Amino acid sequence: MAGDMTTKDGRPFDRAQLESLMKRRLFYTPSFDIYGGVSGLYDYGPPGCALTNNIVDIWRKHFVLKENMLEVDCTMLTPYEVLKTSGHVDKFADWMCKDPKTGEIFRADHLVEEVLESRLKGDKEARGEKVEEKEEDPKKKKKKVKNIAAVKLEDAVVQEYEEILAKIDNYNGEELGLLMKKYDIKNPATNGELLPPVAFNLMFQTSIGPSSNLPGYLRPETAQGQFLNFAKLLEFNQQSMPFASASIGKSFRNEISPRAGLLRVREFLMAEIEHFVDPEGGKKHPFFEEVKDVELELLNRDVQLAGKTHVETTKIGKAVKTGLVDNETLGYFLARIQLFLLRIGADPKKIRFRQHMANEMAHYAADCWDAELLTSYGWIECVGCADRSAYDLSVHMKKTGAPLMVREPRKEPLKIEEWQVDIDKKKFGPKFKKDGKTVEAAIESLTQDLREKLSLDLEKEGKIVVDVPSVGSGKVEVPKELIAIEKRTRVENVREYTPNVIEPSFGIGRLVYALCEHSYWARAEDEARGVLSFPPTVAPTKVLIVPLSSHGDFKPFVRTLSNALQDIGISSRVDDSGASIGKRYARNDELGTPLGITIDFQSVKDNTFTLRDRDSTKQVRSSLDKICKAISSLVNGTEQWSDVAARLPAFEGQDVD
Ligand SMILES: Nc1ncnc2c1ncn2[C@@H]1O[C@H](COP(=O)(O)OP(=O)(O)OP(=O)(O)O)[C@@H](O)[C@H]1O
Repeated sequence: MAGDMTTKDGRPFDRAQLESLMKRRLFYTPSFDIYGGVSGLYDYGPPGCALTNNIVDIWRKHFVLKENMLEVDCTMLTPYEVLKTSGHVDKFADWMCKDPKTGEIFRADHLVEEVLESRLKGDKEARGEKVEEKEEDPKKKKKKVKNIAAVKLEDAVVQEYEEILAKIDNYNGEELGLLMKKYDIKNPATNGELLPPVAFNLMFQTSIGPSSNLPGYLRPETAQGQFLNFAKLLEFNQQSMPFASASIGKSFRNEISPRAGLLRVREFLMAEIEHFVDPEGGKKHPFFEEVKDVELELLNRDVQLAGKTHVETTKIGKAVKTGLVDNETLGYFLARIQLFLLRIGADPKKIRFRQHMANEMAHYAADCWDAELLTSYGWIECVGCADRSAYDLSVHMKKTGAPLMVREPRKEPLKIEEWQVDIDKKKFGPKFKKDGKTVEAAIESLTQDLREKLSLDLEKEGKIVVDVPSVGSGKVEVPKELIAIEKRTRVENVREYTPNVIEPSFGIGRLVYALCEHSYWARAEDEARGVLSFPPTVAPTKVLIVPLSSHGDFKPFVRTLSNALQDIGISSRVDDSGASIGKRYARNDELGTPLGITIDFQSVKDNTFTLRDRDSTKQVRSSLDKICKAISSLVNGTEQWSDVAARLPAFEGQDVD
C-alpha cells in the first residue's frame, strides 16, 4: 500500500525527505529533546502552529458556523466517577503483551500486523516481486530483522495473512493470543516467547487536590464534557432539537507504543462534534438534501470481513437509502467530513471511509465509519464518525439523576389506556412502617401485565401479594383497604426522550501530518527542493516579501507592502537576507508559502510589484492595490491562480528561480 504513494505530480513519495524538512523547518520537534525526549510527545514550531490554527479555523467555519453549533471548552481533568460511568475506566483499553525476559511491551494487534506484513514482504521478495521499504525508523528495522527474511509462503498462507490483515481491528485479546500462537509470533528482535495479551487502560491517572482523595484522569476525548452539559445547552438552545455542540481541545492517551511521528502520540488536539438527534423518525437531518449527491469511497464491513479491501464510489444519498450507512444524520456528516478534507487540501484519491466491524466498534457505538487518509504509513484514521446512540446521556442520567433528556410538547396529545395503581398513603405508612417506601416502589414498578392480573386478585381475594425481596420473607400482602388497581385513560401532552448522538471526531495532528504528505512534492529540476503545496487558506504564511537586494531604496516599499497586507489580515514574512531570490523562494516553498512579492528597481520607478505563484513559479506584475486584491481573493479561496493570471499582465522579465 505504502509503495503506491506518489506525489501530486505522479512521482514516488519520499517520506524521509518530508520528515527531515518538517523537523528542519520546525513544523514539529520531539518534546524535551535536549533531555532525550519522551516517546509520543511533540512540540509544534511556528509553521506547525500556524498550519494547525488555520485547519482549526476552517473547521470552525465549515462546521460550527455553518450549523450554529454550540461551542464549549471543558476541563481536561476529569473525576474518576465520570469516566467510570461512561465506561472508559473499564473498557478504554488496548491489548498488550510482554516479553518476560526483556521486559519489552508490544501492542498485540500492531505486532501481529507488523509481523504478518513483513512475512508477506519476505514472500514477495522470494518470488522476485518489487517491494517498497515502509519504515525508516532504525529502531523498528532492528526489531523486524528476524521477520523480513525472503521466505516464500504457501499460497493458502498468503491468503490467510491477507484476510487477517484486512480485519486486524476486529480481534479481541483472546483472539489475538490465538493468532500469535497459531502463526508463531514472538518478539521480533529476540525471537523470545511473549505472554498472552492483557488489556491496558489508555488513560493517564492522577489525583485532584492535595489530599489525593479525588482520583481523576486526563480526558481521553472531549466528548464527556459536552454530554455533561447537555441539559444546559438544550436550555441555551431554547429547548430546540436537533442541535450540536462542538469542542476543540487536547486529549491524552497513554498509547502502548507511540509510532509514526504525529500519527500516534500521547497528547493530541481533537475537534469533536456531538450532534443530538431524536431517535424516532429515522434520525433525519434537515440539510441532508444539500449533500445527497456527494460521492464517497466506501469500504463496508462485509467486504472487510471477507478479507478484502476494495472500495465502492457511492453517492451518500444512495448509501443511506440502501441502509449501508445507517441514517441520514450519520450520512450527512460523512459527506460534510469529505468536503472539509477537500477544503483543507487532502488529495481526493487518498480519502476513503471505512466502516467499523462489530468487535472494533467502541463499547457505546451503534454504527461507525472512519475517514481514512492514505499516507506512506498506510491508510490512517484521521476522523472517526460514530453513532453513539443514547448511551452516554443515559448512563450519566442514571448515575446522577440529572435530566439529560428532551421534553417536547406533543402535536397531538397521546391517549394511553393503562392499569393505574392508587395507594392510600395515610394507611400505608402505619401498616408497613420503615418498609413503606420499599413496598410502594415495588408496586409502582409492576408491569402492565402484572397490574392486570393483580387487579383480578384484588377483586376475588380482597388482597394482593407482591414480591419485595428485601422485606421479610420476600412476599408482602397488601389488603384492598390500602390499594386500588383500575384501567384508565391517561393523556400525555409532553413527550420525553433521550436523544441519540452522532459524533464526528477529528484528530488535528493526524490531519496536519497527512496533509503534509498529500501536499509534498519536489521540483523536477532539483529533487532536493521540496515544495508543500498547501491551499492558500491553509498555508502557514500566505505571502513572502522579497526585496531584490538590501538596497536602501527598497526598504520603504517593504514597509508599505507589510502594512497593506496586515491591513487586510494576511500573514506575510519578509526575507531580505543576502541569498539569491531563487534560494529565498525555495526556502519558502518548503514552508508552503503560496505567494511571493518581489520588489525590484521597476517598483521604485512606477510602484508596481511582481506576484509569484508557488506551484507554477509563474509571475504577474501590477500595482499594490491590484496585487493586494488578488492576494485577498486567492487566500479566501474565491479565485485560483489561473484567474489572477488571466486578469493581470504576466511578468517574464526576470527568472527568479
Ligand atoms: N494516539 C493518537 N494520536 C493522534 N491522534 C489520535 C490518537 N488517537 C486518536 N486520535 C485521533 O482522534 C480521532 C478520534 O479518536 P478515536 O477514539 O475514534 O480513535 P481510535 O479509534 O482510538 O484511533 P486508533 O484506532 O488509531 O487508535 C481519531 O480519528 C484520530 O484522528
